[in-house]
Amino acid sequence: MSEIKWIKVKDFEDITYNKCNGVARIAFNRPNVRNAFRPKTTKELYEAFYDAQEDISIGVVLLSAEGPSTKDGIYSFCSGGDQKARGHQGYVGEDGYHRLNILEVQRLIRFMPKAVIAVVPGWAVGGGHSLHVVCDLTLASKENAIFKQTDADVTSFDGGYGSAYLAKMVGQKKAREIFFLGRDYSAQEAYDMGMVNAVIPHDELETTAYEWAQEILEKSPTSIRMLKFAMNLTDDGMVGQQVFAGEATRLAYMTEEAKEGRDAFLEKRKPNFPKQWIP
Ligand SMILES: CC(C)(COP(=O)(O)OP(=O)(O)OC[C@H]1O[C@@H](n2cnc3c(N)ncnc32)[C@H](O)[C@@H]1OP(=O)(O)O)[C@@H](O)C(=O)NCCC(=O)NCCSC(=O)c1cc(O)c2ccccc2c1O
Repeated sequence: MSEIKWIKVKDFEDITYNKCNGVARIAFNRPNVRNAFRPKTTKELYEAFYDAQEDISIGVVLLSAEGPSTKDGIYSFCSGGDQKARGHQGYVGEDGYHRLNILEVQRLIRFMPKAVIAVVPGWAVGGGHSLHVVCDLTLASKENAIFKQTDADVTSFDGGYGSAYLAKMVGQKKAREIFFLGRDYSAQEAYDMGMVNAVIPHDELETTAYEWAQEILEKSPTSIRMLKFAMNLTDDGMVGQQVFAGEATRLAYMTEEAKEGRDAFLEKRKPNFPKQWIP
């Protein structure tokens, strides 16, 4: 395996953002509040994910977290929305507007044509739990990962991927247990339920995530994007169909037929499509 030499992309306040050999690593960096996200965090996450999506040298994105907390040494992935940034009408940004935009981050993860791996070193709670659910794969620290849904403790409810898609993953009864009771689940329990791909010794978590990314990078980029969108399609309704069809259109544009259609229009003549009605 190639050596990991992360190169910093940009200085952010609430996250870190690095790249190395086709892999982007975006990590929460508020470990003393269990990596809770505030509007600034979601804005930075969106910018980093968008950059990773647009960078053609990047094939896999790791969503991870810095840590542990300097206060008590505890690791976390993300504890969801920062309750201190929550005003009477919702989460308040530095500009005074109520916004959180975490759902836009979720959609970017879901619709980007690259694999996104959640790397969970500790607590994955509330909106942080939902983020791991929406990622394509999840790797969890054997010793420190704890999965927990606290939405119903703080009058929040992720009614999209965080709950309904989770139910597709672990089954309706388990998903309702996770949300209605808000219990703690270990990495092994999460694995047994089907919402974690592998339980990894804590010290090996980051290198294992990088190795998984390198394995994916050996595959056909077109296959990965089409497979991701095919698997998304049935749960994403018309938008899923739109995203998948957009990729089919991209492939169709590469054919001789498409070239003839374009040229005929530009040359103001009837198109003479190759008469091959392939079975
Ligand atoms: C995560 C915990 C279970 C960890 O418990 P532990 O006992 O280990 O740690 P402490 O509780 O002592 O926390 C240490 C330190 O961190 C601060 N902190 C932790 N989480 C948050 C947080 N979410 N916001 C703000 N601050 C946090 C805590 O106050 C301590 O600070 P000190 O100054 O005292 O040292 C436990 O911390 C916990 O339960 N945390 C809260 C989890 C939570 O309720 N999250 C919000 C759920 S709602 C949500 O995330 C959400 C947001 C959205 O924007 C949505 C949008 C659309 C749909 C759904 C959304 C959604 O669900």
